[in-house]
Amino acid sequence: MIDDTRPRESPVISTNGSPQLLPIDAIARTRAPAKLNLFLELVNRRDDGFHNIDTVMVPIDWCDQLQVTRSVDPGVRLSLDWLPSREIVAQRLQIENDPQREASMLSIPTDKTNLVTRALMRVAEVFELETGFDCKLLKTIPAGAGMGGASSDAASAIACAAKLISVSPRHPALIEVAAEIGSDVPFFLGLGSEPMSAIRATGRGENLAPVAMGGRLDFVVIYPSVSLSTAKVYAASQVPADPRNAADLVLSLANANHEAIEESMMNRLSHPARILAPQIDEIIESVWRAGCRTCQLTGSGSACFALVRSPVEARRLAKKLRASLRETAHPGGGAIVAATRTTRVPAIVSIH
Ligand SMILES: C[C@@](CO)(OP(=O)(O)O)[C@H](O)COP(=O)(O)OP(=O)(O)OC[C@H]1O[C@@H](n2ccc(N)nc2=O)[C@H](O)[C@@H]1O
Ligand SMILES: Nc1ncnc2c1ncn2[C@@H]1O[C@H](COP(=O)(O)OP(=O)(O)O)[C@@H](O)[C@H]1O
Repeated sequence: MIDDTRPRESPVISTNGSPQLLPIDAIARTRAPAKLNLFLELVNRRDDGFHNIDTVMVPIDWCDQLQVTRSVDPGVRLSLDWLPSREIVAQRLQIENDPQREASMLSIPTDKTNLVTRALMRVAEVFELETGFDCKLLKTIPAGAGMGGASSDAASAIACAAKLISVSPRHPALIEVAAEIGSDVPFFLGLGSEPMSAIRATGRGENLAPVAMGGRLDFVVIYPSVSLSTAKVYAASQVPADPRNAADLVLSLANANHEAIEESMMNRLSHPARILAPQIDEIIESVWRAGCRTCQLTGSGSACFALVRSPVEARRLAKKLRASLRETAHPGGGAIVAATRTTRVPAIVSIH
């Protein structure tokens, strides 16, 4: 139950008590980062059909772009496109000649099933807004990749709305909306004023704890042309008799000890995901052949990532992998390969 002290729209009382309603047509812009799960363990299956998990996630600088404008018209309207273009993304995945696969992988809903729309409708409801929002979403984060694209977009929408109605993004009602929209949405809202570059999440994913980082990490992320259903991967997973603990990884991150990080990374969803999408094994093998020892699934997949030592090594490995994957790719077996680095949550929201 949302407490009844929450501000109403007119006037919206900001956290410091003075009304600071931003004008209609005010625009909030942000870049919604993707995430990688460096550690994901299944603790137990809950009665509500979810799993309690223990996961350590890092945001990476592979971002969707979101713009939210205050509108005098109630409701939420969303337009969406892919960057650099839907055609180019389809060509990179080699699905441009397969309308069915192209639609299933690139057709993202713009109705209330889009998490941006859902999140903003809930914010308008909770704060009893009489106006609405017009949104533009430019996608680069693949869907069904285990990279948190939809969840990050939802958190970014909440952060933009908070700025537009002059409410703290840490307002309890907004944190509650985030947890309701998806298990990973709270992660992208961060922990508070101090931006974080790694967070440990337990429960469904809504209980967050800070993780100290001894420095930025560099990765090569590979998204094969297959998207996986999170529900199907979890349904095919097995809770281990003796779940592992993320403590070793947390310590190695604080010390920036790469060998120890590599030793303590794991993802319990990797096995079921690789059975559902054998392409993942081809990706992991290509990374090994390219001389990189660590390659791990993120979240429920299908994207994998290799941990490397520097941005230079990331760019070099990405180039090598693009070439080798192009050679071995069977028709429709394209992949998107990117050199990325850790970034921070919450993402910065600018007002125009
Ligand atoms: C796997 C993770 C890891 O970070 O992210 P992605 O791979 O999706 O990015 C998350 O746990 C994704 O959590 P969330 O975003 O809530 O998953 P949803 O798509 O809403 O849930 C789809 C289904 O997955 C199962 N599910 C989800 C979360 C969880 N902690 N336990 C579960 O068993 C449930 O059957 C749920 O109905
Ligand atoms: N803003 C959004 N971006 C991408 N997909 C979305 C969005 N909102 C809803 N979806 C739906 O969610 C599905 C999963 O998207 P994904 O980015 O894998 O989410 P997450 O990793 O956050 O669970 C997509 O296939 C799409 O149908």
